[in-house]
Amino acid sequence: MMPEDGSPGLSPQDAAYKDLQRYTNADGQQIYCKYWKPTGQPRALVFVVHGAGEHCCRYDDLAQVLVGLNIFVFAHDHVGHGQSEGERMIVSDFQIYVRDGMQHVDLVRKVFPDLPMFICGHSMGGAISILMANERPAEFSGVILISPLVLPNPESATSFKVFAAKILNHLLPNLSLGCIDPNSVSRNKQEVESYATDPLVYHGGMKVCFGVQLLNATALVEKALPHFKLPLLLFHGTADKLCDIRGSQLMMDTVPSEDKTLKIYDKGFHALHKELPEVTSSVFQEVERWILQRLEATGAAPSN
Ligand SMILES: O=C1CC[C@@H](CCC(=O)N2CCC(COc3ccc(F)cc3Cl)CC2)N1
Repeated sequence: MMPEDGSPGLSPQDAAYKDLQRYTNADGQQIYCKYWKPTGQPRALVFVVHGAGEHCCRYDDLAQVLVGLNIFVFAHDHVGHGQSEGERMIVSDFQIYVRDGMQHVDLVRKVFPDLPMFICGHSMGGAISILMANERPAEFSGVILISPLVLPNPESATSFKVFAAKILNHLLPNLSLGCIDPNSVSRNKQEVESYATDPLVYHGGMKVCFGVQLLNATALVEKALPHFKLPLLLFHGTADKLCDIRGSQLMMDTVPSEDKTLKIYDKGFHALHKELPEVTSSVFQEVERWILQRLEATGAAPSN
C-alpha cells in the first residue's frame, strides 16, 4: 500500500526514512547517507565508498581520523545495501553506483563549493571510485583506494566461470555463486566477528547477475586506467583472497598519474582498514599524511 502522504516510507530495517539522513536517487530510491562533521570550518572533503555487501557505517574509525584533521567526511549505502532501498546486493547496471555517487558529490558540492575533495574507496567501492574519478576528474584532488576491485580474483573468475556466469545470467540470474567468507575479510578476529554478526551486512550468496555486474565493472575499470591522471594512494595486502593484488599493481603500472603510491602489506588480508592493529594504524597514518601533504601543496587553509 503506497503511503498516503507520499512519505518516503521505511528502510529495510523498518526505520522511517523521514527520520534518516538520505537522498532520493534517479530511480526514486531512498539512499541512506552518513556525515562526519569536524567542529571547525572544514578544510577538505572526503567521500567514502563502501564495498559489496557491507555499508557506510563500517567506516566510522576511518572517518574519525579524518574529522581529526578538520575534514568533512560523507558516505552513503549503495542501492541494495545497508539502510538504502533496493533488492539486497543486486544492481541492474554497475553504472548506477557511479551515478548515485556523483549525485551525492553534487549535493555536498553545493554546500562546500570551494573545498578540495578526495574520494576513498574500498574493494568494489574502489572500482566505483575509479569510475567516478574518470567521469569527473576535475571534481577530485586525489583518490585513495584500499584493496580496490581492479582485476577479478583469479579463483572466482576463471575464464570458464566468467563464460559460465554470462550464460547462466540468462538462465539462472539468481543462482548463488557462494558467500564472502568472513575469515577472508581480515586476520583480526574481532573484525571478522563484527562483520559476521553485523545485521546491516548482507550475508547471503553472491548472485550470478551481481557477479556479472562486477565483471562489467572490472572491464570498465581496466579501460579507465590509461586515462586516470589524479593523485593516487593505493593499499593492498599480499594475502588478499577477495581482490587480486595484481589489480593494484596493474593500476600502479598503468595510470599516467605523476603522483602515485602503492603500499603493500605483507600477509595483509582484504579489509586493511579493519586488519590487525599494526596494519590498520599504519593505513590510517598513511592516509592522514598523504592527505595533509596534498592539502599543503594546494595551499588549503592550515588546521587551526
Ligand atoms: O570490509 C569488507 C567486507 C566486505 C568486503 C568488500 C567486498 C567486495 O567489495 N568485494 C569482494 C568480493 C569480490 C568478488 O568479485 C567477484 C565475484 C564474482 C564474480 F563473478 C566476479 C567478481 Cl569481480 C568483489 C569485491 N570488505
